[in-house]
Amino acid sequence: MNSMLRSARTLATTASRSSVLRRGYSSESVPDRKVAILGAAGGIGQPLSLLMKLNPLVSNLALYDIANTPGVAADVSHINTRSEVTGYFGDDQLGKALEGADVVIIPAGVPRKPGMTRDDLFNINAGIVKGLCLAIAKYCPHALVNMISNPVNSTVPIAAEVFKKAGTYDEKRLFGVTTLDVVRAKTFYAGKAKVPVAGVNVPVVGGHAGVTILPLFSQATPNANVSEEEIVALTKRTQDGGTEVVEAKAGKGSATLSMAYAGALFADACLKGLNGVPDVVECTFVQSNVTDLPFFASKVRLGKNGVDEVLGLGPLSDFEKEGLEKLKPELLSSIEKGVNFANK
Ligand SMILES: NC(=O)C1=CN([C@@H]2O[C@H](COP(=O)(O)OP(=O)(O)OC[C@H]3O[C@@H](n4cnc5c(N)ncnc54)[C@H](O)[C@@H]3O)[C@@H](O)[C@H]2O)C=CC1
Ligand SMILES: O=C([O-])CC(=O)C(=O)O
Repeated sequence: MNSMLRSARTLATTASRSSVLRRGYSSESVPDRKVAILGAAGGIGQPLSLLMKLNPLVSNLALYDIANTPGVAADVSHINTRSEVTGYFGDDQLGKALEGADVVIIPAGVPRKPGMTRDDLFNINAGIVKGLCLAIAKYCPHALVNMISNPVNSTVPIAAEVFKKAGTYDEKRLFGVTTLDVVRAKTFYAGKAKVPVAGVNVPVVGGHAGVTILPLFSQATPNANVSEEEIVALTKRTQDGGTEVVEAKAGKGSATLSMAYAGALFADACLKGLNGVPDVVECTFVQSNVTDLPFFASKVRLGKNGVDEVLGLGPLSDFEKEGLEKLKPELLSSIEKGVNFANK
């Protein structure tokens, strides 16, 4: 009898919890989480703000930019989902935007125009990222930082150095967002392999620029009959995915909508990890021992403190082994450029 009562009570609690969840309100099983987006009024920032407003794991959404955030925040705040939205605007309000943040997403900075490499953005974006990371070290030193601003291969090392100097660096909490490379690899592979894209998985390792982006199609699932020639073409298309969009936009910026989608996926994975959901694995650019490079993107298991485990590369094809050796000098030099900038 007692056990029946207990199971009835459990069922009732589960039912009421799931109806609470359906309504999108906070509950015991969904802790309060603050997410701050820096650069929230930009091409990525706006759709990313929308997608994070739709995420039921977020209770407080702080939208920060140096311009136009009041309008974006007012607009997004009318959506009837769980999170409270606040807009912050200009240097004076950056501290308030960051205070108490669990996850900080950074899409602040200039995008490419046709003919430019991501590294051409370094001179402007390095300074922007450095300033924002100084503020993160001061106002929310324990937040997980999702770095979107390019060149990611350098901005992540810049952030690490800023945090080290401030005495707040925790390598488990700093991530370069490379999810868009995975999103592209999945889409392009599904198209070639003629399999439903929803079930496709492709790890993408290395970094986030040109040849440093190394999709591992030999590990793609489901396994499909894709020729060597097609793998070479798929690899090149994934590496040049950003440039494909930059050229199509013809001077009006780079990927924003697909990046917002990818950024929202990665932030959601970080929140799930923080909340203790098991087996959350995403590719991301982190401090790493997987190769001899100090930072490297590979599969990472996310947990309650950020990085739980940096996973190895798995077996590589000869073509991928060659790609790995080829990317190392460029990736190392971008990492060093970031480190030197932060320390000068
Ligand atoms: N990691 C990735 O896969 C990708 C990265 N990106 C990068 O994301 C960055 C942003 O791209 P978009 O949104 O298209 O550019 P955008 O120019 O449309 O927006 C950037 C926003 O940053 C803001 N901003 C500038 N300085 C700031 C500061 N100090 N604090 C806060 N906000 C500041 C601007 O006011 C603007 O609203 C670029 O560096 C781009 O290369 C773009 C696509 C993919
Ligand atoms: O290509 C760019 O400049 C933006 C970016 O990082 C991407 O779309 O992957």
